[in-house]
Amino acid sequence: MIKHEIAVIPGDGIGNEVVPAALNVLNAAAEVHGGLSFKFTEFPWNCDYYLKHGMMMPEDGLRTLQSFEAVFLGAVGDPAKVPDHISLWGLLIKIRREFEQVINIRPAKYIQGIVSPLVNPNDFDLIVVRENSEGEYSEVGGRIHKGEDQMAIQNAIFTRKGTERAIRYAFELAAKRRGHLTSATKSNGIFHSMPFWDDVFKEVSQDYPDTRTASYHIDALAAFFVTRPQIFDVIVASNLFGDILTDIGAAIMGSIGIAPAANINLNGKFPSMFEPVHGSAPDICGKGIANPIGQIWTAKMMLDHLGHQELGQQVLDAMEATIFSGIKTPDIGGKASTQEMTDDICSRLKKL
Ligand SMILES: NC(=O)c1ccc[n+]([C@@H]2O[C@H](COP(=O)([O-])OP(=O)(O)OC[C@H]3O[C@@H](n4cnc5c(N)ncnc54)[C@H](O)[C@@H]3O)[C@@H](O)[C@H]2O)c1
Ligand SMILES: O=C(O)C[C@@H](O)C(=O)O
Ligand SMILES: [K+]
Ligand SMILES: [Mn+2]
Repeated sequence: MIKHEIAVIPGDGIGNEVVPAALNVLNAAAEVHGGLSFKFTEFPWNCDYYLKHGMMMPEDGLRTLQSFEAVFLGAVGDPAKVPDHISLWGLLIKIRREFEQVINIRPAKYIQGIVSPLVNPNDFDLIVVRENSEGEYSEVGGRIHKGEDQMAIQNAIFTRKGTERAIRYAFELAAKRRGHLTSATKSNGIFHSMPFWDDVFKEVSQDYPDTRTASYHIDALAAFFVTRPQIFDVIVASNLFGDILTDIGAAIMGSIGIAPAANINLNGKFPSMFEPVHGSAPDICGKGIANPIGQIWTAKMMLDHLGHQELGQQVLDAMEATIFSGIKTPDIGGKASTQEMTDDICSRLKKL
């Protein structure tokens, strides 16, 4: 019997609705497998925790998480209670950073049965590799003075190591897929870091002569995501560019509620973390209508990571069959609840 010990952080808002849904699917998958079980240990770290304790997780929170094989997280943020930069940096980004989860893998593809806002969604299938530990997301800088004199400096950090690591990872991934890699740049407007990014991209590309490459400025690239997503296979992007691109990727699939993500630790020193692209969705929280697909597809990525690719594929198949049958939450044009959609996926999975 293989047993996986997973730390679970539902977090805020709909995290508390879609995480239990995905855990049900993982348990159903374990049942289907027969020789697999999960031990889920839940941690109540979120904005309510912050209001009680003055921090998003306990002092020794990271040490506690470190003993698990993976972290499964819902969403972090409740701006009515805690400013977003405090909650995000106190939990989500803290874990990404401290656990050296330097790569964020975010797939987007056309799914039959979901109406895309594109006139011709025609089978696009892409993966954004988002640099996940530096770039525009840095706490380097500060604020000074008051009133008319006030100012803020926010530094973007691009290290050789971090940039090359993300680009190399993307080349490796492209080689396993359709052999095409696009670089998201902005070397026309961003004077130092983006020409540097381009240099590293060119240099690393020498090691992958069989991979076709393209490089677009992020503004044009964002537009191409909407007008012709079919041209993309793998896209490598800095932290902020990758963040924005993946919301567009979610949007062209038909809903932010279905996009999955994996924060990957490459050196094996810390667990990886699995959490969907979407946030805590305060506007629909508590109504039981949150789309569980983003979290369930994220669970599929965790299964892949734990070495159960075949089972992961079965989860994806069940999920797609449920969508195709019309059992869908309102954000993708249906009338089903989170629970109804989840139950249908579980029962299909068990019948596969
Ligand atoms: N990785 C994360 O944990 C993460 C990601 C994005 C935003 N946030 C946080 O979440 C909070 C809300 O942010 P936001 O409104 O910008 O983004 P959001 O993703 O929470 O919501 C954007 C819109 O998409 C909808 N939506 C999101 N997930 C859905 C789902 N599963 N099913 C159906 N509809 C869904 C929401 O109802 C909302 O209309 C903020 O505190 C923000 O910082 C966290
Ligand atoms: O990384 C972020 O900015 C938080 C959230 O928007 C995300 O995409 O995970
Ligand atoms: K999330
Ligand atoms: Mn985002």
